[in-house]
Amino acid sequence: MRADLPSIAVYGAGSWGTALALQLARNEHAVGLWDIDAEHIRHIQQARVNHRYLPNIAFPDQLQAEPELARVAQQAHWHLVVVPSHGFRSLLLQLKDLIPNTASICWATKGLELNTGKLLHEVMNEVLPDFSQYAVVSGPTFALEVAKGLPTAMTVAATHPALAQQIAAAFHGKNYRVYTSDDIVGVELGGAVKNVLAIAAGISDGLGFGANARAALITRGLAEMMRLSLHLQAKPETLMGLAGLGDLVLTCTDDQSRNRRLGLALGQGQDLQTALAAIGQAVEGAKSAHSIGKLAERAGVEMPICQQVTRILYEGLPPRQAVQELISRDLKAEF
Ligand SMILES: NC(=O)C1=CN([C@@H]2O[C@H](COP(=O)(O)OP(=O)(O)OC[C@H]3O[C@@H](n4cnc5c(N)ncnc54)[C@H](OP(=O)(O)O)[C@@H]3O)[C@@H](O)[C@H]2O)C=CC1
Ligand SMILES: O=C(CO)COP(=O)(O)O
Repeated sequence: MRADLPSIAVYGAGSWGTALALQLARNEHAVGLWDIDAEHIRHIQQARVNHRYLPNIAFPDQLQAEPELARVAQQAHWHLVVVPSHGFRSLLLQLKDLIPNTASICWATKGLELNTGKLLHEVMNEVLPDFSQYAVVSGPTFALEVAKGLPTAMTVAATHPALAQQIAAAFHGKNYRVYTSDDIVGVELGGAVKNVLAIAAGISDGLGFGANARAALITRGLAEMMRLSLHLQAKPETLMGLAGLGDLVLTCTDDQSRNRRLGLALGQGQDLQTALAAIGQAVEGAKSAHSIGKLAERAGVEMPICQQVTRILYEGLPPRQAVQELISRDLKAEF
């Protein structure tokens, strides 16, 4: 552990929170890892491994699991939130009384707030209006690969360039490269929309529709992601980067993606609840499809693939019919 490096609190000992905590600790930061489930943290403390989410990956000494939120929060120089989107607001509300408004908060959560459809920086501004230093990290980053130390790149977008650089430096290593950005909206939307599109790609593959259909879904999905994001003032290059296209390709094509696996199960005829239970981890796209649809509706932006995913998930539209409806839409120019 290097005393000259900032200590970091990581909230959420699921697969992604644990993988990011490992990366930071391997870079010799002192890292405190908290989870809503105190029993889970006690198991981690004893085993020095997160058996539930990342079995067989040993914790370095610098990574300490801690069940007391206040202890983790008050010992940290900056804060990394990695809880699922449905727990985001409530965690910030708890942090409000524990850390000063000069603290920096970064999140790695991908999704929108469930009931309001708000982007997470909007939730941040609402809950902690006096905190001006915040950031979001996102990109093509499967937790297990990061935990194994395999080469990975991601983007950090922050309110202040110095904060983006500080966070990038904390993660940076022989195996890990982080690009900085000031486009918080673009990075957030890329991560939220790709989850829904990964469900779509999974459905198509589950139906046995093949490589042509998958490539078409990825490309037209990117067009949907772009349309919504540009309408909300994101930068087009962000969506062509790691947090957009990069993550879209990753999760639409590899079965490590839980969103893709949900789609595969639905395409193969499983019902939603059975498929979610079998995956047993966060499947953000299943929650945010509806919010993204609402956001698109308010913005007057067409997102037909996301719309069909929403109808399959919540309205019982048969997946095969959903794809047929997509293909038989009125002919139009590509751009
Ligand atoms: N896994 C990955 O490869 C990546 C994930 N992400 C994003 O990271 C976020 C977290 O996902 P991930 O770690 O994968 O999910 P997991 O399902 O692996 O873990 C989720 C963790 O959050 C805890 N949790 C559940 N509900 C709440 C709540 N209401 N408040 C606080 N904590 C809660 C869970 O506790 P319990 O076990 O008790 O349910 C669990 O420890 C998601 O937004 C995801 O999209 C981003 C990039 C990569
Ligand atoms: O966001 C991820 C990789 O970048 C993880 O994707 P899933 O949540 O679909 O597993």
